[in-house]
Amino acid sequence: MSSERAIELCKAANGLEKVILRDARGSSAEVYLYGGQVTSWKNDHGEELLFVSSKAIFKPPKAIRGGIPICFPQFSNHGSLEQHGFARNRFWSIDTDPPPLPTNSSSQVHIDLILRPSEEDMKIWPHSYEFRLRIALGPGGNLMLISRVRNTNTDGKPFTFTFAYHTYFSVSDISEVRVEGLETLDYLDNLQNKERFTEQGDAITFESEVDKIYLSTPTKIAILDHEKKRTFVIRKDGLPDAGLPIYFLINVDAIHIWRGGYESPKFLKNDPGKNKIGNFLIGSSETLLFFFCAVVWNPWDKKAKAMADFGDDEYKHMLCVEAAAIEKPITLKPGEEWRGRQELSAVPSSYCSGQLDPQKVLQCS
Ligand SMILES: O=P(O)(O)OC[C@H]1O[C@@H](O)[C@H](O)[C@@H](O)[C@@H]1O
Repeated sequence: MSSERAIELCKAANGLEKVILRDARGSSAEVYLYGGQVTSWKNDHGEELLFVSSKAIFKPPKAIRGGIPICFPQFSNHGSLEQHGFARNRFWSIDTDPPPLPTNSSSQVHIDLILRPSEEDMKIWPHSYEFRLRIALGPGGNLMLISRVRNTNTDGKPFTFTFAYHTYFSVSDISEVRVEGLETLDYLDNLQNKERFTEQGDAITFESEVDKIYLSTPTKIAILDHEKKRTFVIRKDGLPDAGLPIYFLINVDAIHIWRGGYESPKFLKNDPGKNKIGNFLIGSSETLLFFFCAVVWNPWDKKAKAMADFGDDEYKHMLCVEAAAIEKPITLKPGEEWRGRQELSAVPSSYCSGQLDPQKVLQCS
């Protein structure tokens, strides 16, 4: 846990505990131990950046509708477990002595949580694991979530899971919003039996229900809210520094070696005959994979009305864009660890189309 003054543990609705993080410049975040769920992220003007429904039920076993639910070990109904897995309705603990992270996050205001399976959980998902979640407020009020999932099975068995940071962004008016970074990509449409399509046209805009899993997505995605003159930038990747995989691509006349992953797996798939791709890791028992998927969800009017914990018109003021690992589930052998990081920034500016670097966005304002 970083600086005591910046972190407050308090009781919230129904006796649930929540942690409030505050950084020196005034931005803040709130995290419920129930679900390990971020329910608030405010900028230094005190403006709320995440959506939480006015009808959200802060009472187990219901998951909290809004903020950033953690979907683990199953995304949606992609498996036999309950929808979105069980991590979002379990009680997480504060991890007072987490293994160090290879990032310079000790200077940030952060809290570490941990989830281990209960005996009951083992009956529905018979695997032993440690799920460590760091929630940090970075420079400029960026919100970072770092997940580390470790297989602690003692029976030698691997396990496989899917995952998502199910982030609900607060937007002024969904019809004024567009998403950049996903155009021309393939997606699975949950509204059409997960059939695969290719996105056409420019940036993505909204005029009806949407529930899509975009594949092979870039590490940066932007949500542009014209009315609020705000751009959210979602950055999703593994962790920098140690633990990064080194990829190598061997083709007929060269061996290309680089560190840190690749942004266009499509390119690598293009030429399966000629090119071989592989990776090896620095740090023997750690596995690091990237989030290849991004889910975009808005229930629109009909589904909104059907949800008891969601206001009829609230779909106008939210959009879920979810960094996720779905299409290629993650398999860990005992002792292996998967890490996935999501960093959110909110930039108070009009947005220069096509420039997904938050620094560049700042320069455009
Ligand atoms: O109501 P839930 O379980 O929180 O799920 C909300 C939505 O979450 C999205 O991630 C899914 O793609 C949708 O299919 C689902 O409806």
